[in-house]
Amino acid sequence: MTPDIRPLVAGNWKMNGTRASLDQIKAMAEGVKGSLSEKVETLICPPATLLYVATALCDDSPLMIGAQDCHQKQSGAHTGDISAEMIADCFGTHVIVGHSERRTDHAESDALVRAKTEAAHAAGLVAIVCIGETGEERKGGKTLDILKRQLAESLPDGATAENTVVAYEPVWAIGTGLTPTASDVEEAHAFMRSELVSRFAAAGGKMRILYGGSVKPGNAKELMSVANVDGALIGGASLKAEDFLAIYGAYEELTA
Ligand SMILES: O=C[C@H](O)COP(=O)(O)O
Repeated sequence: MTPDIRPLVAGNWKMNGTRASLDQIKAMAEGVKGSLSEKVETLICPPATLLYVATALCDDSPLMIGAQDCHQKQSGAHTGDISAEMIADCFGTHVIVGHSERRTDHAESDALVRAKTEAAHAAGLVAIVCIGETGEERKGGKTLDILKRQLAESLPDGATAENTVVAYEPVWAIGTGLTPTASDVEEAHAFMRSELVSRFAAAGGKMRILYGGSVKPGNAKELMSVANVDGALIGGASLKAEDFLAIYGAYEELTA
């Protein structure tokens, strides 16, 4: 955690979830009401098909709803894509950009991620910009070089602590049950913090840096207590309200 930064516990449902899954969102929306909600923000990013209904379900809850991707343009002939403006129109507040699955499946470059981040900002959304090294890059000792490049090239100059969240997701830790050691996470997050401060000055000191990659109820407290880890981006464990709320609940003691 970083003193004075309100952590964000975010779930990314990826290509999972149908109308039947809305019960989970309802349970999460109820579960995050209470005293902890003043200290910790919560967000679920369901597939785009559920966005509008999900925001309606969270009307009287602090649980926020976001999307998993947006196009870099505001509108036009881009079959199958959705724009940041459309997400805002559905009352979404955040959008994930540059997830490693999009970088791999759709060959998204840092320059494209940066353009999507700018589109998110223009629509008034908070962009959650994902970065992280592959297993090969880690073995080759290139982790910090990759993070430096992705941060420099994926974040636009207009990034602020209010409109941008960075999510560090080591690609090899996603969906594998593997996680870096707490000291590896600490080193990566300290490095990202210093890069953000050197580019964005005070705003870089306040920007949230989430950790993502096999976060579960059992390891959340240890990972979230590492310096400069300002929350989590959770995949598999965010699909069930019970697990998501258990990870959120890990903050009970950490923020006491
Ligand atoms: O966006 C979320 C991440 O890719 C982490 O996924 P995971 O928690 O299933 O490893």
